[in-house]
Order: sequence, then structure tokens, then C-alpha cells
Amino acid sequence: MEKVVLVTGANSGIGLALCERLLTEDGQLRLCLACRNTQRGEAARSALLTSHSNAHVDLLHLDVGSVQSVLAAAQEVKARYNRIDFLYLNAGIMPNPHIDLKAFFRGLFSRNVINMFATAEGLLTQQDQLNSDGLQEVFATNLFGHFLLIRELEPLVCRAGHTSRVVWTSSSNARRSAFSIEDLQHRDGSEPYSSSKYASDMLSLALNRHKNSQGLFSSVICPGLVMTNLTYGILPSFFWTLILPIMWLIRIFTNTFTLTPHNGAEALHWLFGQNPESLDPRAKYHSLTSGLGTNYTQARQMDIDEEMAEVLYSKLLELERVVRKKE
Ligand SMILES: NC(=O)C1=CN([C@@H]2O[C@H](COP(=O)(O)OP(=O)(O)OC[C@H]3O[C@@H](n4cnc5c(N)ncnc54)[C@H](OP(=O)(O)O)[C@@H]3O)[C@@H](O)[C@H]2O)C=CC1
Ligand SMILES: CC(C)CCC[C@@H](C)[C@H]1CC[C@H]2C3=C(CC[C@]12C)[C@@]1(C)CCC(=O)[C@@H](C)[C@@H]1CC3
Repeated sequence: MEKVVLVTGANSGIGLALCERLLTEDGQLRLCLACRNTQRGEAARSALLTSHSNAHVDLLHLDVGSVQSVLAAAQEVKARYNRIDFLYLNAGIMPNPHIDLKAFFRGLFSRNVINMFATAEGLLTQQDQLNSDGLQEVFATNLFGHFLLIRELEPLVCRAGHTSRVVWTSSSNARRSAFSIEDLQHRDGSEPYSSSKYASDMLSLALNRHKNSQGLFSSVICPGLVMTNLTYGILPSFFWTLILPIMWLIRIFTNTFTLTPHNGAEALHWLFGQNPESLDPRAKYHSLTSGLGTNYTQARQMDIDEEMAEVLYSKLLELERVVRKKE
């Protein structure tokens, strides 16, 4: 039976590389590229069909940062497919990033240097804003839109006798200290990206608790540091090109510098071949690349408070009720 796979943010970076790898692995797939920009989505679809001419690749218009778009896209998905086997929740943003250079140079000469390069802890802040639904944009895009999508697609992913999978592209930048259960949307802080990624880690755990019995299994991954539009938004591209040799050198000391989207998609691709019952719901699966360029996936335990994950889940359900009422 052909598998149905939906990928959000599929038109570039890690999402597009994942699609390429999945089609190479399984030519029978029905792949749905969920993109907010139809032109960029069409370009990605054409590129995939150039290398996999017999593949089934569909396009879906989806802006995960907009409640109305998520509801409309979910209706469309329900009309097109009768089940979803894999839901890759990969779309993500980090708007207006700012690097604390002082912290960077301090970190460079500290014992924490490897961790700094792997997680960017203490280095990055962002400026967030409200979107047209009155939600914080980073929270709405990286977390809530995806949550709403899962809720809408429950008839396709929670089916008796059938297993479906949700995979979140999280980050090693996800940090407990950046998240507050009193301020889910991170209105008052300056690390909305870290907060939203930590929330996705918790939500994955809560989804497993609530939905495993209905056949839905959730996992989180970190792709490592990958050169994509997201990272090109942090520093100008000429700077990245300039320091690229240094980055390849750093790879000798840290396996988290995966650098290419193909390498970054390693854990996403690896999960595709795994039996969900064999996975650890408390683990984050990291894409890693050795100094010699070998890719592999490693499970690392997440720092998660199960009680807080439950509170987050119920708060998201409550917010869902509020936005549905508005719609
Ligand atoms: N690059 C890295 O080092 C790391 C990335 N990640 C995560 O990986 C994921 C993919 O990012 P990456 O490939 O790096 O960056 P890209 O910017 O290349 O990809 C992000 C994708 O998400 C899409 N997207 C953004 N906002 C929305 C929206 N509102 N609705 C629908 N799609 C949207 C983008 O579409 P569009 O082209 O229209 O903008 C794009 O296709 C993100 O979740 C990111 O947080 C995690 C750790 C490290
Ligand atoms: C390598 C150079 C000489 C200097 C580069 C310094 C920083 C720009 C990078 C060091 C660690 C990087 C990093 C990220 C962004 C760029 C750095 C801060 C991320 C936050 C990108 C998005 C993610 O989700 C994380 C996993 C990355 C962690 C490391």
C-alpha cells in the first residue's frame, strides 16, 4: 500500500531535502508538499519530479501561521486522502535574529565552547510580533498552527488498526529556561524560537500520552546546524561563505555541524524507517555528521517536565476553542 506523507515547509532547506531522500527511498510514496508560497512550492515540486519522474507529488497551500489557512488546508487534505501515514511538522521561522557578539567571544574562550556551537545557548535573541490572528508569530508558526493541523487531521491520523506518525523538526536551541507556562506565546521574552521549540518537545510527549492508544505516535528531531534560508537570516550570506572553512573545521570537534540540508534531514529520514513502538517518547533524535562526513542519528534524552507538558496540552486545547469560536 502506498504511504501518504505530508511535509510542512517542504519548498526549501531541510524539508525539501527530506522530500528528496524519501522519494529516493520509496518510489511508491504519495508525497504532499504543504507550502505557504505556491510559486516556491511549484518550483520544489518540479525539482523533485526532475529527479523522480514517476513520483506522486502533490502541492497543498498551507500557511501554518494562519488559523484560517490551516483550517482550509486540513479540509483539502481530508478531501484528497483517506489517511496520512507521516506528518512531518517542519515549517519554522526565526524572525529578526540578533547575535550577542560579546557572549560569543566570551563563550569561545570558555569550557562551554562546544555546547555553545551546538545549542547557541545565550547567543541568540529575536524580535517577535503579533500576527493577524492576534497570536505571537513564532508561537503560531512553529507550534500552534501545527497543533491545530494535527487536531483537524485526527480522522486521518487516529484510525483504529492503523499507525500514523507525527515528526517535529525541533532544535537543540530548545530550552526549558526560555519557556514559561504562564506565557506560552512568549509575549514577554526575547527568545521566542527557543521557547516554541521547547514547547514542541513537550507537546510531542503529551501527544504520545494521549494518542498512542489511537495509533498516533509523535517524535522530535534536531537537524543540527544547517545552512538554509533560516541560518542565512542570522548572518549575511557572504559572511557564512567566508567562515565556511572554519565551520568545516569545527565539524572535527562537534558532530552537530551537519551543514547541508541533506545531512540535516538524516534523523527525519531515519525515523521514516523505524517501528514507532521501538522509539523513546522522551528522546530527541539528532542528525549528526562525523568529521569524515558520515551521517548518523543519535537519541538524546530531553529535559522535560511531564506535568508541565500536560498543562501545555490543555492550554493549547483551550486556545484552540478560543480561535475556533472567533473563526
Ligand atoms: N537550519 C538550521 O540550522 C536549523 C533548523 N531547524 C528547524 O528546521 C526547520 C526547517 O528550517 P530550515 O530548512 O532550516 O529553513 P528554511 O527557511 O529553508 O525552511 C523553512 C520552511 O518553512 C516554511 N515556512 C515558514 N513559515 C511558514 C508558514 N507560516 N507556513 C508554511 N510554511 C512556512 C518556509 O517557507 P518559505 O520558503 O515560504 O519561507 C520554508 O519552506 C525549521 O523548523 C527550523 O526551526 C532546527 C534546527 C537547526
Ligand atoms: C562559526 C563561526 C566562526 C561563528 C558563528 C557563530 C554563530 C552565528 C553560530 C554558532 C552556533 C550557531 C547555531 C545556530 C545559529 C548560528 C550560530 C549561533 C542555531 C541557533 C540555528 C538554529 C537552530 O535551531 C540551532 C540548532 C542552531 C544552534 C547553533
